[in-house]
Amino acid sequence: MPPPASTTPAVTVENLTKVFKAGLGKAPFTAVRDLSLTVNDGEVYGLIGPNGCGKSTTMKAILGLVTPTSGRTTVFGKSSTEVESRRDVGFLPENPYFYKHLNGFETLLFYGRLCSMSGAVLKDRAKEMLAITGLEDAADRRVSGYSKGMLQRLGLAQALLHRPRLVVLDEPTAGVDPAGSRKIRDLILGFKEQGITVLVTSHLLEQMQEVCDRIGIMAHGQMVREGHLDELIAVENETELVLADASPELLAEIRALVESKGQGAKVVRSGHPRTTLEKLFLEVAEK
Ligand SMILES: Nc1ncnc2c1ncn2[C@@H]1O[C@H](COP(=O)(O)OP(=O)(O)OP(=O)(O)O)[C@@H](O)[C@H]1O
Repeated sequence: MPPPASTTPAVTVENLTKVFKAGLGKAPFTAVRDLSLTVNDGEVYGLIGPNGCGKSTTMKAILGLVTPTSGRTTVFGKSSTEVESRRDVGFLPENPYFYKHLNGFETLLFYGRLCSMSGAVLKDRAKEMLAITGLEDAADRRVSGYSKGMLQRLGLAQALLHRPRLVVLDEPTAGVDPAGSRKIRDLILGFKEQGITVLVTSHLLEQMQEVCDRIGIMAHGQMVREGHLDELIAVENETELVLADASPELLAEIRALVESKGQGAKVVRSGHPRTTLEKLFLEVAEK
């Protein structure tokens, strides 16, 4: 059971604007324009949008890595300008960099020390995170030999090491194959179970659909749609009825019933629901 959620939002972004200065003679570039959003404690919030729409810049502002041109951001009620606001935050950047000569275990010890962890507590936690992320067997191997999926999972282990209440994940499954992506998806769902708030971006929309409670869609630096996933993707005037083992006779009867008593309702389509290419890939690959 996750711990009870706090009423203080995990993240607030209030009227954030970020203008990057360009080189001499070039016009400044507005990467984020008057953006506002709230991530509630305990939820998984997905930020999606085309390349260059300002997702990473927004995340960096929340983490205090980018100074807003105007507006403000907070983490658990503290301004992102305060170092203290980052104490309970873990971050997986878009392309995490690790020292190639260290092995997985040493990498986590290195990051743990940066978070003021030490001794047996750090060692035990590093081992625990390697186990949770499925890297136990690779703990002694140099990071230079890790696959893309393993590196992303090591990045997640690093982000979670100091038991943060919020994790910010910038494209955690970028370049990872479907099976590896699924592992990462399951890890994110596990974080949510523990009551950890997750702010995540990804271009893999199907996966976002599987993990996110709420979604914000950005375009050209602005929020263009935001809401609970179920509400955003529900087709309001359609109702789905999925039958197993229905005979052709039963289907004909249902059609006839809709035609005679439907009062304007009609069957829009009927046929076999399709699986997704991802599910098919995993089924076949796992076999
Ligand atoms: N330090 C910077 N200086 C100048 N321009 C920048 C800087 N950082 C980002 N930008 C520009 O701001 C815009 C938004 O970039 P950002 O990385 O936030 O987009 P994104 O939505 O995360 O994109 P992607 O999906 O490709 O990761 C882009 O046009 C980018 O080139």
